[in-house]
Amino acid sequence: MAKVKQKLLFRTENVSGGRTEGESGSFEQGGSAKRPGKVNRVTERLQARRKSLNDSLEGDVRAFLVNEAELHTYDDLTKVNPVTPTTVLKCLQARYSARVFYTHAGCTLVAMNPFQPIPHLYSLDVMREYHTASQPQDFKPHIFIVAEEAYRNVQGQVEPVNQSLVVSGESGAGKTWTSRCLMKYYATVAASSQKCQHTVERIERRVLDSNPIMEAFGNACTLRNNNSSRFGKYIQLQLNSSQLLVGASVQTYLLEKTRVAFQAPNERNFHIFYQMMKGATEEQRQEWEMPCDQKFTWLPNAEKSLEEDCFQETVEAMVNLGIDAHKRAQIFRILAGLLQLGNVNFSPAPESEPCGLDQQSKGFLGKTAALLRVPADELRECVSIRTLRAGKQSALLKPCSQSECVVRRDCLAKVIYARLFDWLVGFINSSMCADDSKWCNFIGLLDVYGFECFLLNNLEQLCINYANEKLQQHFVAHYLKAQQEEYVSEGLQWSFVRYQDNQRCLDLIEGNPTSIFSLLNEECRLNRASDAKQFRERLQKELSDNGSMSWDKFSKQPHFIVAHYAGKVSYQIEGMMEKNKDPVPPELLSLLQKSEDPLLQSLFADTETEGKPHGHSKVVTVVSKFKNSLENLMKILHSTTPHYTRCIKPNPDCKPLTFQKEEVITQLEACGIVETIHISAAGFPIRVPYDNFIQRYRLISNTRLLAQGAENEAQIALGPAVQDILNAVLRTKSSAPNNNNNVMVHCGKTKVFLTHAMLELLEEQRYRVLSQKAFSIQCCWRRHQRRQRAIRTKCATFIQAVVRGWLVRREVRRWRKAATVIQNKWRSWRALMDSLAEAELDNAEDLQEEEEARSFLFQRGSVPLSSFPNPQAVSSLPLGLAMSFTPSVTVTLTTTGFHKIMSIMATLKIPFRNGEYKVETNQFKHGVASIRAQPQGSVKLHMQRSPLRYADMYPGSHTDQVTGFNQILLENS
Ligand SMILES: Nc1ncnc2c1ncn2[C@@H]1O[C@H](COP(=O)(O)OP(=O)(O)OP(=O)(O)O)[C@@H](O)[C@H]1O
Repeated sequence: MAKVKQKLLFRTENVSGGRTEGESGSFEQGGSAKRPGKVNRVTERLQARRKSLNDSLEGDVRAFLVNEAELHTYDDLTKVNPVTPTTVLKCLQARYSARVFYTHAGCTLVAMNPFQPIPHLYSLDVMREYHTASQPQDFKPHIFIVAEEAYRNVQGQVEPVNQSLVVSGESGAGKTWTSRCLMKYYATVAASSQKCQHTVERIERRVLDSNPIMEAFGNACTLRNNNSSRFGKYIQLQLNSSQLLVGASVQTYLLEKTRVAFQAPNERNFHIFYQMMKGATEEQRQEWEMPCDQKFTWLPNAEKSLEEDCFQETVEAMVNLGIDAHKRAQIFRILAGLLQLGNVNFSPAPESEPCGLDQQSKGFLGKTAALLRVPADELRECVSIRTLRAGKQSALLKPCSQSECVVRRDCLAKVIYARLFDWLVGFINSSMCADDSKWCNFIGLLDVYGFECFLLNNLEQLCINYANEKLQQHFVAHYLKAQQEEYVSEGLQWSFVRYQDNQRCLDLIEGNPTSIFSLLNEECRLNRASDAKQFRERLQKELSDNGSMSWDKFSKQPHFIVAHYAGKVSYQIEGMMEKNKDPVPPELLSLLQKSEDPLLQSLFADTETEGKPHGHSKVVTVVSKFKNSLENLMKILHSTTPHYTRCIKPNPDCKPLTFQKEEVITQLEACGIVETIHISAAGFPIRVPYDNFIQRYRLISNTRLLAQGAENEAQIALGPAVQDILNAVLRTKSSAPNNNNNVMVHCGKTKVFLTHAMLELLEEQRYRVLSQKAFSIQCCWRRHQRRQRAIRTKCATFIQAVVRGWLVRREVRRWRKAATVIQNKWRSWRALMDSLAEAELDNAEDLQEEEEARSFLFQRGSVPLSSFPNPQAVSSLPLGLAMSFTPSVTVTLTTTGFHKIMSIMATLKIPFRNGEYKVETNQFKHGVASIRAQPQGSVKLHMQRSPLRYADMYPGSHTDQVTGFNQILLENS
């Protein structure tokens, strides 16, 4: 802790004198002016002390830098010791040389621009790795850590739940690149699960497709960056309650529309014009009056070829976003019209006459009119003649001077382009913005133009730098000022860090009642010809008290200099008031409203064209509009959890992997990185109110919440509970060596102040306890499930056994019943038959003797063999038959019962040929050995019916036994 304090003291002394201090910066020096008599001695003592501190610090710096090989291993600059601009710079340089481009600087991420694509640094696999890691902070610093942290904050519903990712840095530092990476990250990780893939995929695609369109229409090649964003944007990624990306919206700020009609030397117009020029098909060229060899004044440096000149990609993105072919044709036709308009030149004319046009310009004007679908003569008139109205009197026409014509021409182009850009943004929003009911949280990405300082700076630069000042103030307020103020109010012992407070600069630009903006607005509302010199004097008179304003005594141009947080910038006053008014001649507006192009017409449909005399309150100037939109943005930022990423441009020439120390140190100082590291290293960046702390971490020590009473009582009640939790965590930590727990946590009056390390410990412990509890729950649940399953199985087996038993018993019962019935029937039938047979056999002799019975029972007769029935007929005889033999017929029988006899008879075949007969059989196995018959005369078949009706009704048990006496007798006739 002593060392940290020492470092802080050093910084207190080293902040450059030209900058304002943070309010609390005087805390350290509070007693210095107590007794004037002793001032000298005190000052001497102080100086001596400072000198010795500086000497020892230089020694520390040297000692730190000796270990050069290790410098690149510092992932977090808060671990650098001592923290000085030199040590920080050396670490960043070492890391850059080792191709490591991201470094933590406490609460901020420093992103160095490699100016060349780094393979696999942003691949899908890397995204997934960071997303699925349990502790992404343990991974190498990366923009994905910031993205993941914000995403997890939303998931964990940590207040404030909505997040803002602020990407800042100067032009070309890599802000747009970083924003693109963040959008890709969220489009990947916040993608839907399989089941609703279709609906959400559409949004992810659209969010990503909005980039090429916005960049084509809003980016341009400047001296500092080939793909410089010429507008600011805040993208809100809308997440539903499951943290899936369900929509997005874009808010844009201050498009640099002057670029359409004016491009600084060696700069270019917006990319889209070059894309059209280079990527149009022959057919499109004809339609747009854009032959290959055509030169356009507003397309300078067209020969420079950039990877951004990719028309096809823009068109594809437009298609994906739902801009149909018809609309695209309208858009490109309007843009082509603007290019033609840029080639129109006016020649001077006498005061009472409108400016002339040479032959070429007439042609260009005609083409412009045709492409914009407005009458050519009206267009010419609008651009070169002004309509003056005084009240309700009839209009007076006044020809414009040559320069006025140029201004009106440029104004026409600017207003059309700006409205077209806004229309595109509106279209993009409508195609990807989710219904309010569908999303509940958002992650905002802010990509604003970087700080700008050119040789000539005007209103655009003033607005851009003002926006950067606002963001810097938000950063300072959030990370430096508010923290230190809170430390005081919570009663922490704290050595204060000086920081650069830019409030004075902001007061100068936007303050009330007098500031640059207020004076500019006043000038515009006076509705008089603006005079730069007069305005400069006014500024000097009103604002010279403000230390952030100065003038260059040797400059002849009316100007003023503002000392911004990132450096001094000189602004020229000439043209500033006109730009602030941004007037559009009403004739031009009404001309555009009459256009036959439906898109162009709709762009101006709801614009007031009648030149009303401007009352004081009516004029809405550029700066007041910009200030309002910026204030709204700041409100959003203040209501969200911010995450800052500072992009650093390592060299001004955009050379790959080139590190220029001076360039980097200026940027580090400008954005207050060193101060941020100090506060992050020494302070407690995480501050959690007691009850939130207990709610989240009470499970670590099984703390029970007491009933809450008044705030103070609650605090008193919560204090020991918080202490219990911290003790529980620190006890587990104290087993590890080198712990210095006392500097990791501090209990304030209402909040617990934590370092990131302590938060990690708490979260780790919470995670461990949660895992244990989850494990116990799982065990119980599994045991319960196992038991339930066993019970179910047992029950099912029992039921199955019972049912099967019952079924079998039922079946057996049926069988038994049936068997009994059959047995009974069979037995009674057998008994009946036996009795009948017995009775019959007993009476057989008597029957033979009885004459009447004989005539009844014996039937004799002869049947001609030719009419011998077929085997089926034989088999239908009621009783078994025995074959007798005659001299001419041999029949051998081995009878085996009734059925055998029947089958023998059935197999007999007696073919009849020419009155002869032959008896044959092939059924040896049925006992018929042979049947032979001589074909002599006719054979008579004598049938004798047995007198016994029952005695041979069933086959005997012996094979040779034939019971009964039915016979067939064959004999010669
Ligand atoms: N991480 C990176 N990896 C590779 N190249 C990068 C990276 N970041 C930036 N660049 C390169 O640097 C160039 C400038 O970056 P970018 O356009 O994002 O800057 P910017 O800060 O948005 O500038 P401006 O404020 O002018 O819009 C890019 O065109 C790209 O080529």
